[in-house]
Amino acid sequence: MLRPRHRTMAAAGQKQQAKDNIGTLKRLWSFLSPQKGWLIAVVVMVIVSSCLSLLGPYIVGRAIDTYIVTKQTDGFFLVLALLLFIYVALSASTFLQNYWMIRIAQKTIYAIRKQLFRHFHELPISFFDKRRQGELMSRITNDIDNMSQTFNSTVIQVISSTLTLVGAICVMLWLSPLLTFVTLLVVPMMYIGMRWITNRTQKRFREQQRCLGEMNGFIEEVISGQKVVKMFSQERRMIDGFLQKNEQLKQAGFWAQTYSGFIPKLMNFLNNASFGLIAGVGGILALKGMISIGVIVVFVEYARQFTRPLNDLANQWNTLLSALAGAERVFEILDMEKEERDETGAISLNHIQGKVEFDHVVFSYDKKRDVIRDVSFSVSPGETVALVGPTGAGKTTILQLLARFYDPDRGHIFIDGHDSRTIKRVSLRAHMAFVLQDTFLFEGTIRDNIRYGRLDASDEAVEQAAKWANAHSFITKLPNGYDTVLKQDGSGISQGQKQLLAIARAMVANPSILILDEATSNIDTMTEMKIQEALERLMKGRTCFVIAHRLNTVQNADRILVLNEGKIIEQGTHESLLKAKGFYYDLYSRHFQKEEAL
Ligand SMILES: Nc1ncnc2c1ncn2[C@@H]1O[C@H](COP(=O)(O)OP(=O)(O)OP(=O)(O)O)[C@@H](O)[C@H]1O
Repeated sequence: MLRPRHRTMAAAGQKQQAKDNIGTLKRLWSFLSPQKGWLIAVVVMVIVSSCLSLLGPYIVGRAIDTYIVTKQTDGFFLVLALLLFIYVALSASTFLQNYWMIRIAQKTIYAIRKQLFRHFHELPISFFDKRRQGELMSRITNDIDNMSQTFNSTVIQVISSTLTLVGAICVMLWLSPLLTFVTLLVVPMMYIGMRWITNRTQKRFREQQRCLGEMNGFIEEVISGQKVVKMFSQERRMIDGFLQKNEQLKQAGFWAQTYSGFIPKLMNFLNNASFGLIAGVGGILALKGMISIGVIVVFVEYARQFTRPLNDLANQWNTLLSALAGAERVFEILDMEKEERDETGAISLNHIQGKVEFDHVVFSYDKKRDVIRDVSFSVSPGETVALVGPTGAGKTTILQLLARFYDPDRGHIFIDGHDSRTIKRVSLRAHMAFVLQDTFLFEGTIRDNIRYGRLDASDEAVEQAAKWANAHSFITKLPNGYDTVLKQDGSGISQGQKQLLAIARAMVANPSILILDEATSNIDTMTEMKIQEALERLMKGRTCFVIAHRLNTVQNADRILVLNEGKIIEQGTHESLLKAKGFYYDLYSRHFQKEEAL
């Protein structure tokens, strides 16, 4: 009873797959269609070359009957010249079709890559929370590469093979229907064999792409976290993890290649079988005077021309399937919903005072468990608010909501009295600057990294900001000063220096609202003092939200919001909260007093 049901499900799966493939092809066409003109030129060239490749053997056959069998030489050299012309023209048309197709392919891939990269920037932060960087990288590199190669060669081969196939059958039928029938005897075997193989290969190719993506993700993670791996002596575990992924990829690759490797073998066997049949049956027919020797030669040539396109089609089919799997993965990302658009009529604010209000805000990342629960508070322009609370209390989440990386599920956030949903995100973020624990520096000069805060800042403004941020003196000591090129993520400079650059970057941005996540890493006292001083300068006159780790910051804050399990449980100044002897008092006794004692 199980079998038929199983088969029905498999058939349904295949139908769905075919539908998906057609959908993917339609999507691909939307990228290819701007090059319609060139595509038509390619198709014309393919038709020309297919006709020429059919004409060649036909003329050879006729020449054998007319000149070789009858031992006539009149006009023989003319035919040879004609053959030479045909084969030269064939080469020229093949060259042109390839050249044009590569042009089309590169332009198309360029457009897809561009759209994918742009789309990455329009995706919500939650999208990146759930995915590995390397896996995403794999889509923009491997999958697109795969598509590119397919466009370069496969498309032409598929069209030309199909045309040659149809053309060869037509001419063969015209010359001898009986011998055509004999030649075509192998086709059903080809069809059954191919179907059996492709049914298996497609699944394996998709699996191979998936494993490759996963392995890239893992490698990316291990390379970027190399220091942590070494610090915790996790090399063995990482290698084991890698071996497991490598093994999966090997398995997937092995089966994908093995099944697709069957195709040429099968074709070879059927080629030889067809050759034997034509020679045998053709010979008998020739002996009976039903066909000429030339016709047998034409059939042998065509059978080769005919099984070769079938062979090509089969091979290219595999490449096409693998590229379709890649395209599917690329389109999957393109179909991901973008960050919600700004509301219609959303406003841009040229200047803001920096008043911030949270009004009964509720938020959850997974829409199941609320991590911010009914949070309300109001902050006046220029006020400094310290957020304290145990780990996982929701401090970072509050700041992410403020920057609209996420929107509240319920409740509202007001900036200068405007609901933040009614303000364009770009405009809102333009009035904010972030100095986070992990300062991300891009590959480029120090000057460019500081200027990241405001791209139109002059060199003088950049240097002034660096001076205020206490970064100028260390920058000028570097071999190339402000033009020193930082390696990716600033691996050439110290943690403290990175933080000073982050402060300079925020200074250049000159925001009304400042978001600070104080670094907890141990930095020498001298640099620490420099950072403190720079931060004080930076914070002056701005509304500041600080996830505070230093006692000093907490004490100096105008107000402290004490968070626990997503709720504000206490708020006030350091002194008032100590007096209340509540949660903050306990937290202070456990955490900050140790710092005071030092
Ligand atoms: N991207 C995310 N997806 C799902 N849950 C998340 C995500 N980020 C944080 N959380 C969860 O939300 C809760 C609040 O996290 P949040 O990072 O805001 O805490 P925090 O107070 O800043 O903690 P810490 O002091 O450790 O940085 C935690 O339970 C955390 O597990």
